[in-house]
Amino acid sequence: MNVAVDFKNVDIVFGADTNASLAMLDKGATRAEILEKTGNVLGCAGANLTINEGEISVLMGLSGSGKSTLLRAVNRLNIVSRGSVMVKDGDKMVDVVSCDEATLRRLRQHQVAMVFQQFGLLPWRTVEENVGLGLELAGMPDAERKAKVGKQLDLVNLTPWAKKYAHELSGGMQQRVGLARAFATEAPILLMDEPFSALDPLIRTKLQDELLQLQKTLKKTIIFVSHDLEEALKIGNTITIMEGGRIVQSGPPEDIVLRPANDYVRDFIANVNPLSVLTAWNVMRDRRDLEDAGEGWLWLDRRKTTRFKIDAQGLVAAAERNGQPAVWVSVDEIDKSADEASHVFWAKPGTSLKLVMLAMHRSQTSPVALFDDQSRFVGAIGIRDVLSAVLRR
Ligand SMILES: Nc1ncnc2c1ncn2[C@@H]1O[C@H](COP(=O)(O)OP(=O)(O)OP(=O)(O)O)[C@@H](O)[C@H]1O
Repeated sequence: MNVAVDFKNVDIVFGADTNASLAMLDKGATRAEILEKTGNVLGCAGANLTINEGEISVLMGLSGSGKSTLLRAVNRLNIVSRGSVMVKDGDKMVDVVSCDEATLRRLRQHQVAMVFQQFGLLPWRTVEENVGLGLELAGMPDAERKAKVGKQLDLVNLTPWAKKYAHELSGGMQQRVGLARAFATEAPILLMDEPFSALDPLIRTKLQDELLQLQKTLKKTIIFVSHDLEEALKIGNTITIMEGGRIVQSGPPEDIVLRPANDYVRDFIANVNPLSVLTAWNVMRDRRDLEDAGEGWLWLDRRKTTRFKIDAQGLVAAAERNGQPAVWVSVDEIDKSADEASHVFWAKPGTSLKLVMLAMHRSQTSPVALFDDQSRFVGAIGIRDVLSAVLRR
């Protein structure tokens, strides 16, 4: 995987004479102490974060935790006091903190585009002129630009509005223009600072879906600031949680939900429904951890109701439930199958936990077996595994 942005030991202090503040920081002073002593605000401290190409990386945290501060360091809208921010520029990495002005200008024009919370549309320009702004600034010829803008407007269903001015559009539409503008630029890296937070929940959900849809084809690297965990879980491949200017946890959404690093993160996830995040893979027991039932058989559950005989290729040769031969049925067939005590449901590891639970419900709490793409048995989920995940114990 290629790295698109790499924050290395980034400290950002706002104010004059940052050296004194940095010296205090090194001695372990808190943000409040630095503010009191020097009048400077510690924006972020000791930030290390690697963002891979093509991923949506969400920065999360309470107000003032430093999310925007870190984001704005990527195109040097914020000056980094110490550390480096490496940004992919063609086939090399450039340190935005120390690069010269010409390089910075080129990066801003061609590598890194920004979408603000306040749409940032120019009122004297039409929708299509707004979408084409970045391309115009980058010097793209007229015909090429018009074609590109047309395509982007189509993608966000705004073609009929192309000739309208910003004030003639609703807030949600304006933000869609903002999205189209950012996606229209050639820039492979997008910075999005709470782009949807001013919108009402329904439109917000729609735009999140639209973003995910656009991302499927365009595969940009997106750094997205949000203070809404539901939003972060929905769109993020990685979530980074910040507290008081520091990164406290970074990882895939299910990691954050299953293994919160501290009470601050735990508070964030307290109201998240784990069923909307977790997959079978997150809660299963690996086949190597299942109890041996002798002669090539493995128990799928601790209660020993269900067992599989696995052949040398890892395929299931026979299945038994409550001492009787059983048939294994895909969870995709769940609606077609009657409640049958002799059924054992199977699923792929990426199946949602919700569907796994439905299968358990249908089969009178029998375990669910997991198979990989080559039909090999990879593990099983018993009722206790589900309860542990849902109760986070
Ligand atoms: N240009 C600036 N000058 C001085 N202080 C700043 C500046 N920008 C941010 N700060 C301070 O840095 C700290 C972190 O702010 P930041 O905007 O990064 O937080 P945030 O997590 O994005 O919060 P929010 O969700 O409210 O936008 C805050 O205490 C803020 O007041």
